[in-house]
Amino acid sequence: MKYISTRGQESDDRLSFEDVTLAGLARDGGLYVPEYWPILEADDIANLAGLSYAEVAVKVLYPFVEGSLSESELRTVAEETYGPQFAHAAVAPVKQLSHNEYLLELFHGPTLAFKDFALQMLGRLFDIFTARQNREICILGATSGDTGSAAIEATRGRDTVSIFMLHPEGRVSEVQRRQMTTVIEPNVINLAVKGTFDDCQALVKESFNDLTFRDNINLTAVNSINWARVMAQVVYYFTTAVSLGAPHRKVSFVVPTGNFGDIFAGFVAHKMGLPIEKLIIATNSNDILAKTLQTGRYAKGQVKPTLSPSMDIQVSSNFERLLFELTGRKGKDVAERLTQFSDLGYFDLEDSELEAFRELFDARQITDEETSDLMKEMLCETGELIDPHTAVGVGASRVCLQDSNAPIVILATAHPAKFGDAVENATGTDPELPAKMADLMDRDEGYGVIENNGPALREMMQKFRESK
Ligand SMILES: Cc1ncc(COP(=O)(O)O)c(C=O)c1O
Ligand SMILES: N[C@@H](CCOP(=O)(O)O)C(=O)O
Repeated sequence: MKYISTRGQESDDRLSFEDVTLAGLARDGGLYVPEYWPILEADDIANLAGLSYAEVAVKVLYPFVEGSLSESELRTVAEETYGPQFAHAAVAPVKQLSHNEYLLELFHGPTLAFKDFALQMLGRLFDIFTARQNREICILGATSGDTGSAAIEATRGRDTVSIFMLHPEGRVSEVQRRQMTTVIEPNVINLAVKGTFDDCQALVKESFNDLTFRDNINLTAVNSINWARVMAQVVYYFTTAVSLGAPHRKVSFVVPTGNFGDIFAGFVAHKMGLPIEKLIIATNSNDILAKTLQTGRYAKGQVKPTLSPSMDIQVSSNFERLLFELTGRKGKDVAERLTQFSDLGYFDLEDSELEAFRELFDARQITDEETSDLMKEMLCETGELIDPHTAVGVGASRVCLQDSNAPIVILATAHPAKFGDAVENATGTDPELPAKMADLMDRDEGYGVIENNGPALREMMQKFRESK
């Protein structure tokens, strides 16, 4: 498989999976996507039934890595990735809530959020590719809380990897912050930025677009701008749909959404042949995506702090990958719209693009008040203690899919204990952290606080690199 940029202007285009995994962001500022979408026929999908999670990962992911990993190398990676560090034997268990409503529990990994599914794999891929190329890499990541801890957990203590992780100061939960800042390792640098997640993400993109800097330090990405992140998340759409009757029955997924990475993975599953009825974008009041679906205008708003802080995002970076598809894969059109977005703060979808967007997707914004009510209702009605992001999914599901005949799967993206205050305030129940993290609040923390200043950040990273 070869990869191309969504902006279509990459000079050394058609890179391998290994190249794009190490590169992160395309050099023209775009995001990497596969040259074509591999298809799994109905029989191939039916044959996934009864396989282990790791084996489904091999079947679904091999077409994307072919040429960079052999099938047996991928199998080793998948078996190691989805091993005992996932605390549930099914890895991604599906729990029935009512006759056609299900929760897909994606929080049994080491850092208690869905990010572990991809980052546990990405850490292993970095090990293989850096060893093969005898190369050291420097990661720069932005997090609204969950990517950071999952990426740090996957790369801590490595000699060939340094990781700089930016989080918005005071805008992640205490558990999320501590999961990152209590990892005291020479290769891990946590930085709290005076700003929002969007500011952190802009610092990352700006650093990638400084090509000299990027080449000097072998910069790479752990955010979902890195194709490998999105790719790994495709697998659980297959395991879940097959367990509910695919390919003979369509399934709808409701995805709590911020950067549009997780739901784009659902779109990829659909492109690969998985029969999906609807993909529902569930957002908090940072609702750029719900508004785009409603009006056709993708327009930047102010980031508002909410009870679901990991989705406090107004520039949804993977929407660029969908835009590429909606334009009929016209990189020049994508580049023009993204340039307009950075100049004017908005771009418009054409009527035919909006129609295509609405065909598979629907969207709903859920307020904080509704989020709290839903956490309480879910506990009373089903006995499930859910986190605020999952509650946003439940809310969107109830509005968008009221009359659905297809099974509805809500992605439970994080463990409630990551957002203990919000959950306790809503339900009166304080969710417990798993035993391995019981002392998290007593561990020593280490992190710096920095201004939202790209050149200063790059200078700091460069100095760190030279001091190694
Ligand atoms: C708990 C949680 N739910 C949902 C999301 C949204 O996922 P995405 O950014 O892939 O849309 C995130 C972070 O992005 C998250 O951490
Ligand atoms: N919600 C994310 C934000 C970063 O998203 P990513 O999927 O692009 O890494 C987080 O928790 O950090």
